[in-house]
Amino acid sequence: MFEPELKPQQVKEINLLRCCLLYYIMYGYCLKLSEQLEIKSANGDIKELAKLLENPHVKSLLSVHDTVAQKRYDPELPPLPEYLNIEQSSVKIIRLVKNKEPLGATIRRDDETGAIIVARIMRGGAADRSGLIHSGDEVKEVNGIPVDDKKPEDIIRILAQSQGAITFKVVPGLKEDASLREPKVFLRALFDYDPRNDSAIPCKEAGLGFKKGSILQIMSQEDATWWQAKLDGDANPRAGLIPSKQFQERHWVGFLLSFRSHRDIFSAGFAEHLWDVSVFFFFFCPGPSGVGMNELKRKLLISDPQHFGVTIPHTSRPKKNQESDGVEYHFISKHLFEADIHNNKFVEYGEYKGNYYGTSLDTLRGVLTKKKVCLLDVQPHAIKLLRTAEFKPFVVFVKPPKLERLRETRKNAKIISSKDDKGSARPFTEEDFQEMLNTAEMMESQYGHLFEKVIVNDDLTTAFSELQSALKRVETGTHWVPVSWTHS
Ligand SMILES: Nc1ncnc2c1ncn2[C@@H]1O[C@H](COP(=O)(O)OP(=O)(O)OP(=O)(O)O)[C@@H](O)[C@H]1O
Repeated sequence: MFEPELKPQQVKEINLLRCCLLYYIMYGYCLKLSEQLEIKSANGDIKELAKLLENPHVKSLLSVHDTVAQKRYDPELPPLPEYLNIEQSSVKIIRLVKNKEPLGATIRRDDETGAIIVARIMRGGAADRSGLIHSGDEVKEVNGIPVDDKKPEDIIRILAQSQGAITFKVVPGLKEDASLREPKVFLRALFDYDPRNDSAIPCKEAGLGFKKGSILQIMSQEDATWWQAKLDGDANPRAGLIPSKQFQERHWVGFLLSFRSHRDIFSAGFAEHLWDVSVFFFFFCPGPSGVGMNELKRKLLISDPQHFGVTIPHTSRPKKNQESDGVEYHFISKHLFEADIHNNKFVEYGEYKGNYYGTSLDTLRGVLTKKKVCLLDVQPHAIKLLRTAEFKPFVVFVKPPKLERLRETRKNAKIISSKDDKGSARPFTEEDFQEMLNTAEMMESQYGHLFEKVIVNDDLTTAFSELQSALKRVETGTHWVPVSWTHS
């Protein structure tokens, strides 16, 4: 498509028009301008400009401008109704114009006085933004209707039916909004929450649903039972109710013991924080094992030996001829091994055929000092010990796929029956698969909240590339970390 080209005469006219509008803006009055132009009519251009200003289109444009500029566009509120007794000095008359958005406030009936009280104002909601209604205010009338004898549900119905401006007559409460001074708190959710399924929540509509792993910004902890929170990054400014940490502990742990590990929120981060390169990994390691943790670790090491490192374990078993100290193992005496256990020098250790095997914290530090990402597999109970600012672990849980997929993918795979009996590999049995699945399920339910990433090792190549891209994201992006890590 071509754009139509302007003729030289049209260009001239446009330029003149521009010039004239500029002139008009500067002096404001078209008539004055015309008058002045008439006086100096000797110049041909000025004559042309004066003619253009006489043009009915330009005149009407200017007239429209004047009309628009004189109008007021503020919303017009109707006058206050006469029934309001504004003489009562302690009473506040609040007028809000209602749109489709909910008011963002909840009410309750005071058990002792029977008064209708504003229970809470949802942060960022319409009522909060108006700055006129506060929690603790006593509602006396809504649109001239006294609410003393009404149930909260009836008042909500009146509100829902109201259109346009709503008038509230309230007695301001004395309570100071202490939460405004609260620091910013972010939490990571460790369970899914749907307020619609929670019978304890005082107002389901005001609840905020979230998923396990969601980052929640806590907007108010004023109420010990129901906090107000926003989902991080959510454009909606209105906060929603979530069960407070104390409430979860008190109510759910009491009678829902089996959900304990899920029903817990822990503080995740004050601010987004770059992970240190000294991250290391936890891989899934069930009893008879075989989920593929070694395989994935080996692939990572080969992919970039300068970047990744592994720890060399300690053992108290005698060195074999072909072995060298510090290569396969650090060989130490049983006595020294026991002393090191006593001094908490091991991340974890175990005994096999009368000999100790273990990974020491110092060997882990050794890899990190070389500025390498340390790949480590530990049993889940060791995560707590390592989840510190010093190590900043990125915990990956390698999970087996469904039984059918295990049978298919591990058809030709061999399981090594013990750590030290190299070569005694045998095909997987149904029991191995079952044990792998059972252990995985148990670990996930018990330690799931400590896993940063879960990788299902179905197809090996897919699992490996998933792991690689997760690592890349960790090392290059920003992530939520526990507050305590940011102080180091
Ligand atoms: N996705 C997969 N598909 C097919 N075979 C696999 C897959 N992942 C691992 N394997 C194979 O399964 C066997 C066991 O894997 P690996 O030794 O990595 O398990 P592991 O979890 O490290 O066990 P262990 O803790 O006993 O060392 C190996 O023969 C490996 O090649």
